[in-house]
Amino acid sequence: MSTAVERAESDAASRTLHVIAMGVSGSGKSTVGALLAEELGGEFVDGDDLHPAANVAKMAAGTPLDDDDRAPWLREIGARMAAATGTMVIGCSALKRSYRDLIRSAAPDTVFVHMRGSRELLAERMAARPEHFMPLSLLDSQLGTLEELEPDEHGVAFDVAEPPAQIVREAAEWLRA
Ligand SMILES: Nc1ncnc2c1ncn2[C@@H]1O[C@H](COP(=O)(O)OP(=O)(O)OP(=O)(O)O)[C@@H](O)[C@H]1O
Ligand SMILES: O=C(O)[C@H](O)[C@@H](O)[C@H](O)[C@H](O)CO
Repeated sequence: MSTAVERAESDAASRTLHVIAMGVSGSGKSTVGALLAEELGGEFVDGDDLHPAANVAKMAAGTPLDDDDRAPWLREIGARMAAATGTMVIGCSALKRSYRDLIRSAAPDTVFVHMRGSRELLAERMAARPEHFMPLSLLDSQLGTLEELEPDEHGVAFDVAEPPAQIVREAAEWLRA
């Protein structure tokens, strides 16, 4: 027979979580998001795979997306999150407060795990993957558009200078607390 403490720990471990791995290009949304989903026993969806082809083409051509470009994509991400029956981690830049509000309007219990890093480190990581559709020239627009999590938002931020395994461990601990 398990103790009350063991039961509480097991409940927390098995709780269904709805998480957005957020951040600018190259911040580790895919890397950390996938590992976090695995750690939490959930599913990972890469938001880049949900962008309309026109959005990817626009970014690949070196033009930043605007609010109108992102709106249908954010609605799709909110719908995916709302439809998730188990733990779900979605990698999504979610750069502005209004974008996060849009996702929360569909899935109110969504928690945001923000990967933050210096311009230098992010540029270095983007430059090391030349096959990626996102050009390094869009990093400044990504950073210029980014609005940090506000105190009333449910979320937590990590420094991308830390190794992925450490971010995942700390994020999972925070999410389960
Ligand atoms: N914490 C980390 N420490 C070291 N390297 C990392 C870390 N996070 C990510 N990386 C590396 O940085 C690069 C960018 O990571 P990743 O593709 O996960 O970012 P992303 O935010 O999903 O990018 P994008 O949205 O532009 O596709 C990858 O080569 C990845 O291996
Ligand atoms: O909102 C945006 O501008 C986009 O989602 C970008 O952040 C990219 O898709 C991604 O980071 C790929 O590099």
